[in-house]
Amino acid sequence: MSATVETAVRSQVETDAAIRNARPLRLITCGSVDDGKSTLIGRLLWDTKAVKEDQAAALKGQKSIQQNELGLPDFALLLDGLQAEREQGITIDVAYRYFSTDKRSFIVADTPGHEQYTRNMATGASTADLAVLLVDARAGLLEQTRRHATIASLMGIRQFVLAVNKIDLVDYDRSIFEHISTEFRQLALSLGVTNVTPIPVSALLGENVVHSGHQSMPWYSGPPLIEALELATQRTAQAVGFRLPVQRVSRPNESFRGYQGTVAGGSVKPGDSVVILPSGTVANVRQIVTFDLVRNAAVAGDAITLVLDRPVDVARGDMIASVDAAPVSGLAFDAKLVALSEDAIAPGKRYWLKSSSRRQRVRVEPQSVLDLKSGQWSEAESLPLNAIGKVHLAFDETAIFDPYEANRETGAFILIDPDTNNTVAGGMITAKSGRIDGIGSGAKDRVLISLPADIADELLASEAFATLRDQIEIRRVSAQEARSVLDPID
Ligand SMILES: Nc1nc2c(ncn2[C@@H]2O[C@H](COP(=O)(O)OP(=O)(O)OP(=O)(O)O)[C@@H](O)[C@H]2O)c(=O)[nH]1
Repeated sequence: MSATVETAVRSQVETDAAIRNARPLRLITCGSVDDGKSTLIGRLLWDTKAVKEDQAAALKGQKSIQQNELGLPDFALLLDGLQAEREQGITIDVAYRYFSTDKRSFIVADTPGHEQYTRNMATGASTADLAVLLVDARAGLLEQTRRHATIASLMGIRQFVLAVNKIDLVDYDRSIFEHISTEFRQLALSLGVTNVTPIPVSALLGENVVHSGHQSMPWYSGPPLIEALELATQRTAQAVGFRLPVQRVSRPNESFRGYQGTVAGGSVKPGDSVVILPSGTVANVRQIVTFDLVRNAAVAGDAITLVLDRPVDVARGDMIASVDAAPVSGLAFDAKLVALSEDAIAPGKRYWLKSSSRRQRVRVEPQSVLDLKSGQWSEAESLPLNAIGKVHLAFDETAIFDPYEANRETGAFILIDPDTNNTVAGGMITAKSGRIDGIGSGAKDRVLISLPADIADELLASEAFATLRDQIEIRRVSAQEARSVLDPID
């Protein structure tokens, strides 16, 4: 072997090994009832040999299990057979299944297709790298396809595979496949997704799932589903600064004080300067401790205790962040959300908003709702179950976020109804609101203005202000926070 060929082979082997060792690709499958989702997942597990031999033998041996024309078990029933595993756990809304090829491993979130399960779909989509959207070739795109594609895109998924299933039932008609693909590409484009791979599939017959469907569809030159998945990219590491939502302040003795939490973005090392929000106090990192050792650095996903170089006031729910790439704090934000409650999200109603380790009061004002048929936003005052809407969030106390596009942990939230304790919406922050800060002021109809403490005191002492006291409430903030209030992120 020549040196060049040898180098090329070695680099290929290394690349393959790197892919195998990389974190699994996470995907979500969505489709309407009966599009064939269970059959497709069953087929993927079967043909990649993810089904354990004993389960396979049991299924093959069961007379009662319907077999398809290939003499294999009904793949949808195969999934039902695996259902027992799911039921052993506590309530799992989303079942995760694992399979792999020699190139890559995968985790598929299996979520129910009914409209009332939109919430599960949103949960599965929030961690997925890619969405496989199923349509029945006979029916084409349905409203549910639009809903799922929209939620997947809102959850930050930027790669879609369109599986045009049951292609055998339309005589492998190329023009039907192409018509649906074109329509779907337009839908995806309107959602900002350009990476779309349409594949004609027969999940039942196993064509273009793991094995090629070339014999029935010589006109299709693209990859089968599994190859498209092997080639897919993962969501890249987020390019924002260090984020540590503080879950606990640890004080085992007088001489030690550490702040515990799971890093929600970026990285940190001893010596880094950090800011504590909402107070705006700045400090340096002295030490990073994990459960067993002192570390030189920590990255997103690590559970750590952070020790700072000076005594500072930090409480549960605060955020410790990079000084030079801090998140945004403020009293008003814009967001998109998916309404998950039978009770509509009503204007002015107060909810608990939970994000990272913070839980705070918020007033929600719906602005517009997405019409899933036309893809247009129209004005709306409330958001009924399953609606996707744009809202304005007004807080009583400073809230701290990143835009969801920049950080999926510190940019996502859920809303909890204080009366019922139900989760009523899942949402993502799009921007800090350009509106006047303080719509969320506890006192209705008063405007709340955040000012650096020295200016606030001066103003409060002035005679001129006395006449405005009923209309304006002044809130003292640090200089840093006052700056960010004046600095919208969009
Ligand atoms: N001919 C043909 N039938 C299919 C194909 N894929 C699925 N089916 C059939 O379509 C029916 C519905 O398939 P399922 O896999 O149960 O559909 P699903 O989308 O998972 O439905 P739910 O589990 O109810 O959400 C079953 O009778 C399958 O055998 C296909 O590619 N070709």
